[in-house]
Amino acid sequence: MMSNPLLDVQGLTKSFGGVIAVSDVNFHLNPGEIVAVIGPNGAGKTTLFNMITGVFPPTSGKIFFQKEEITGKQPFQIANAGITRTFQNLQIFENMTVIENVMTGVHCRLKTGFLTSGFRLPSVRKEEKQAYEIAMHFLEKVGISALAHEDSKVLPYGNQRLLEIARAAASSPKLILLDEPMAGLNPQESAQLVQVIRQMRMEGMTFLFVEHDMETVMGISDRIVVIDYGKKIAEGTPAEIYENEKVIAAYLGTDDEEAI
Ligand SMILES: Nc1ncnc2c1ncn2[C@@H]1O[C@H](COP(=O)(O)OP(=O)(O)OP(=O)(O)O)[C@@H](O)[C@H]1O
Repeated sequence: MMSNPLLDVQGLTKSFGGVIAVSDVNFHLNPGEIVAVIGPNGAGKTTLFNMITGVFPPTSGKIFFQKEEITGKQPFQIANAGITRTFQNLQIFENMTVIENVMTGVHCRLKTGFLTSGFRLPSVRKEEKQAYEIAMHFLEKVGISALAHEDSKVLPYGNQRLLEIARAAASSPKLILLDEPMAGLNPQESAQLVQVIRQMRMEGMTFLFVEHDMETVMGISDRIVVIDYGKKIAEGTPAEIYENEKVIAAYLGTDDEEAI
């Protein structure tokens, strides 16, 4: 292991009553890496994400982010520490325009709170302008700045996904977790999203993502962590995982249509 991982997950376990959804999982992320978590349906991938982002605490195990323990912290504390995520089901604010959605992400990192912003002080107006510019910058990055003033609910699905990623990136995180980012996208939209992720990584972002689309996983990941029945069964480069017998058996052993 590198001496200073960005994220370090140690012995992570979660049981729901009798079901052990995640069992003694260890892995780490180095700064600037793109790492995929794969596994058959129900393997425990979303549960892993939920523990890392504080949706619920692990039953046992520890999570360190930039050497600081974040195990069991609340979602807002984890977001403040620099981890943000997108969801399997899009979670955009439909009653807002595209740029307003991204500005909510920017506000997470600017100083002014909602209370002070109610007074419309000059400093607040300045900050609003700054937030607008930052939001526009991220919309440009994902390629949908021309739609900035559209109602977000009228955007095609693929653009809504790009919007969600722009909003996540606008909060200036150090790590973005993407839960099935390619789900529902056509090949052209997937290719655009892959480009966006690569570009953001070149600018220093780190990504952990869950994905069923193996072409994307193999094409974009530096490393892959494979989970089956809650346990990590393999970890390695795409080439190593592609040939790993345990992985092949895990996928062939299911009736998952999306198997490799
Ligand atoms: N809140 C919960 N209460 C009870 N059981 C749960 C809960 N969340 C997940 N599980 C169970 O934990 C196991 C792992 O589920 P999880 O959603 O993490 O899998 P997954 O790998 O993300 O699956 P998919 O690829 O289908 O999204 C499953 O057996 C699931 O039924």
